[in-house]
Parts: sequence; structure tokens; C-alpha cells
Amino acid sequence: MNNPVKIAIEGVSKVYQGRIGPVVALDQVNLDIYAQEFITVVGPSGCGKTTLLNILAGLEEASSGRALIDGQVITGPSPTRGVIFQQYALFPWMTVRQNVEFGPMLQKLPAAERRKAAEHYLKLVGLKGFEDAYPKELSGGMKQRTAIARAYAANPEVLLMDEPFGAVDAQTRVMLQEELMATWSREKKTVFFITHDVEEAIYLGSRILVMSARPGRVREIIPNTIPYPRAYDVKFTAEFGQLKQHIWELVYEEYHKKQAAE
Ligand SMILES: Nc1ncnc2c1ncn2[C@@H]1O[C@H](COP(=O)(O)OP(=O)(O)OP(=O)(O)O)[C@@H](O)[C@H]1O
Repeated sequence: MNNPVKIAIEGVSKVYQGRIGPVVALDQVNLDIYAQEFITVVGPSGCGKTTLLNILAGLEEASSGRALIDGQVITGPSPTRGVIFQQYALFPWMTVRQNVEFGPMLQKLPAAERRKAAEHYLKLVGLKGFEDAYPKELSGGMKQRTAIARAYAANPEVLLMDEPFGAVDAQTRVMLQEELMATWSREKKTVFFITHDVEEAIYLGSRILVMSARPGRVREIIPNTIPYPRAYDVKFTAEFGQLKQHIWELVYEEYHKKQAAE
């Protein structure tokens, strides 16, 4: 890839002091993520995916090693890095529009521009007409769409997504995947996207990071050369099938290592 390195993960390890002793969540993870890449991350449960994302978000500190963004060590959260979790974190006392305008408001954008940004992204995620609803009046999928619109509207350079579509129904999930890919193609953000779903990882990712069972290490990084924009039926091609088989085998192997260790 010719783009500059946007995020550098250099020898990152993380040890938690659990009640039954130390837990090594990450062990010497090294990875360069280039500007405008779409990295998807898969690996067995507990292999440290969320821990790695939290370190990139600046929500947790590495025990050793370091993570850098644009050459600067990450020391805390920043509006240039938008985080989307599986459980939509919306402000319940704000309407959909107010939630989406929150980032632009922090950035002190004039009211008219904030409104324009909110309208644009709410339309994009299919929530036009629900601007004045409160989160409690929305379905799970709609809440997650609001969370996504909110993250986009803050216009971050990097999107850190932790199983963002894990809690929505299958049809909504497909729509959100397509919308995310379209937004990424248009706005060329750098995306770090965790998923349990191997198909989703291949459909979206320009590279797929497979992590080993705990302690989390880089097991393999698989380039995905299927050209963008990818239509949904790309999933039925031979190239997709081969990637799927390879990644499944890796994940399956790691899953069994995890079972054997427990
Ligand atoms: N705050 C904490 N204190 C102690 N141990 C923790 C803490 N957070 C995570 N861990 C442990 O670190 C390991 C990695 O957790 P993490 O949530 O990063 O994994 P994950 O790959 O995201 O898992 P999943 O796919 O199930 O979401 C797990 O063994 C977990 O129990």
C-alpha cells in the first residue's frame, strides 16, 4: 500500500491484574495500518480484540509497547477517532438529531452546518423522519444507526468499530454493511472493525487481521484484493470462497487451541 502509515502498533502487550492472577490479553502485537485502509479483525472470543481497540481509542493503556497515530503516541481519546461499540451509546435525554449533532457541536460548528451534517448522515443511515424521536422510541437497529450517524457526523479520521452490527437483525446488518462501505469509499476514512462474522470481515476488509487465541497475537494478516465497491453477490464468487475457507481454518484452529488451554 502506498498510503502513509496512519496507525502504528508497536510491540503492544496488555496484562490485566485479574482476581485469580494476571491475564495476558495481548502479547507483542505489531501492525501498521495505512491511511484509508479498512482493517477487519477476527479471532476467538477473549483473544484481546476489544483490548486492542480500546488502546487505539485511548481508553486503555498498553502495559508495554505503544500505539501511535500520525506518528504521535496515543495517550487518550480524541474526536479524530470515532468509536462505535456493539451497544449503542446514545444520550437518552437527547433526540436523534441532538445525538447526531453532538460531535459537530463540540467542534463548535455553526448551527446551520450542524443541522446539515445531521440531516445528511441521518438520511444516509435511513433515519429521515425520526430526527425528533428519543432513543427509547427506537428499535435496536435504529439506535445503532443513530450511533453510526453520530460517529460519522463528528467527521473522525479513524473509525474504531467493535462489532457494531452484532446486535441488529440480519437484513439491517446487510444494509448497514453496504452503507458503511459506501461511506468509507466516499470519505476514505481509516477503519478498524472487529467482528465475529468471517463473511462480514471479508466483505468489508481490505486486509483481514486474524488474531491468535489468548494471549492475543497477530496470527496472520490476509490481504483482500477483491475490488471495491463490492456488491453483495461478491460473496458467491470463488475468490471470496477461498478467503473464507482460509480464514475459517485459522479461526477454527485458534478456537481449538483456546478450548485445549481451558
Ligand atoms: N478490565 C479487565 N480486567 C481483567 N481482565 C480483563 C479486563 N478486560 C478484559 N480482560 C480479559 O482480557 C482478555 C481479552 O479480552 P477482550 O475483551 O479484549 O477480548 P475479545 O477478543 O474482544 O473478546 P470477545 O470476542 O469475546 O468480545 C479476556 O481474557 C478478558 O477476560
